Amino acid sequence: MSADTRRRITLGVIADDFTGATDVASMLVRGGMKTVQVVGVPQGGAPEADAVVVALKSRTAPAVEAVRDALAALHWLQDAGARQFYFKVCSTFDSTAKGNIGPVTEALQQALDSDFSIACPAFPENGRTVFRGHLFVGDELLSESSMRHHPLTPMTDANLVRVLQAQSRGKVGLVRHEVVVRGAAALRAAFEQLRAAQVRLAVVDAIDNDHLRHIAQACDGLLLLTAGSGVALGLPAVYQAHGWLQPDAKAAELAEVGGAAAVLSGSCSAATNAQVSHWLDAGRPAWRIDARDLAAGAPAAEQGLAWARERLAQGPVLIYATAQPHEVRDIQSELGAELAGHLVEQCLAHIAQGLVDAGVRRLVVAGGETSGAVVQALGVNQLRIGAPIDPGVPWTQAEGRPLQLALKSGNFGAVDFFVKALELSR
Ligand SMILES: Nc1ncnc2c1ncn2[C@@H]1O[C@H](COP(=O)(O)OP(=O)(O)OP(=O)(O)O)[C@@H](O)[C@H]1O
Ligand SMILES: O=C(O)[C@@H](O)C(=O)CO
Repeated sequence: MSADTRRRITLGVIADDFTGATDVASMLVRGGMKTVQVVGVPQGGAPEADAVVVALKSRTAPAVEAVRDALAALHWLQDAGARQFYFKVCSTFDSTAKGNIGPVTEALQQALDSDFSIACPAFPENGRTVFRGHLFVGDELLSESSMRHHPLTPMTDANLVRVLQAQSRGKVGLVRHEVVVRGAAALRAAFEQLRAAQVRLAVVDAIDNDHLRHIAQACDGLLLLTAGSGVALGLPAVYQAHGWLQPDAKAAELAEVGGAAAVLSGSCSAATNAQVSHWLDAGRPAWRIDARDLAAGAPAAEQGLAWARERLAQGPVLIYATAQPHEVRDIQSELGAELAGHLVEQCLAHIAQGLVDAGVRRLVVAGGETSGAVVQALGVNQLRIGAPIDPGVPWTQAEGRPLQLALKSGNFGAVDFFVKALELSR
């Protein structure tokens, strides 16, 4: 079909990691938007979809690289005809000390000639709420949650206005809870006041789904939103009201793939640690990868693969590098955080290739960076989004291949997530 006659996409999303991309895609599919996730900026034209999510691996990248990649994604999404753009960041606002959320948002604003955007990572269904500019994870401030121990992006300040201001050249403001509860019109008035006060980027409070819907409505007319997946909850209704979207009840249907199944875990989050323990406690087959062995040059990937090949016919296996925060700290102080992370990611990515060669067709991957490495190694460049397993984590189908992937954000999923995911896959 020629570019002229092809239906334009409505929403273009740039996600700063792979699991974050599936998370926001899942939210859009839930609202009836046909959504395709592409891995990196595609070479060709846009797929037939209401929304396209470009998954980058830029969360921990230096700002200059993250900006370059985000702008490339933006230009591709503009060519696909997107009417609105969404920079998907983590619901825990994960960012390195130097931070690239501010620089990327400002670069996108500049490219879109947009003088005002919001920043709202809230995802209440997963316990992420923003109140008076402070991010809570469950009952804890971000800075007191397990996120303070994150191996790559330790978050030690819950005040998002302060965090974002430190990364931004323009002025960062706040739209407080008492405005948000009054709805979209009050929010729009607050945006105008902030804009008049030269604020370029406003953190917006949100503690429940109604707030997210108000925010999505208030952002109708803004070209760019910077947010977790939560705000996407309210977007399909806005697009439907414009006549840009006809919700599709079958948006989440995936074909059956069968085959063997496995779980790969490179996340060291509290949630993933609990999920790995749950698997081990049930006596299910599991193989541990040790970053020190990798650094010493041991053939850990081959050993893990040989172990898995013998067991796959009997049922799903888990291969994991997941470790408790104190173990990760020790390894990082010996090897350096970057090298340790890289070695583990490469090892798990290599194992993923071997597992697929050995007949695995349903693969659960825990961790955003880990998922990025695995998806790249598997040469997957497009994913269709299926039904959610737990909030924010859907099964996905690699385009044109009999392979399904569930890419789990480190902190997402109930304690029995791995088992549940495998039970739900076909
Ligand atoms: N035992 C370990 N020691 C040191 N680093 C590890 C170990 N296990 C995993 N890692 C590294 O920790 C990082 C975990 O990041 P990843 O993004 O995969 O998980 P996450 O941060 O929990 O997930 P998300 O980004 O979705 O929140 C990866 O780079 C991984 O290679
Ligand atoms: O928003 C989240 O928490 C997740 O989608 C994510 O980005 C984890 O990598």
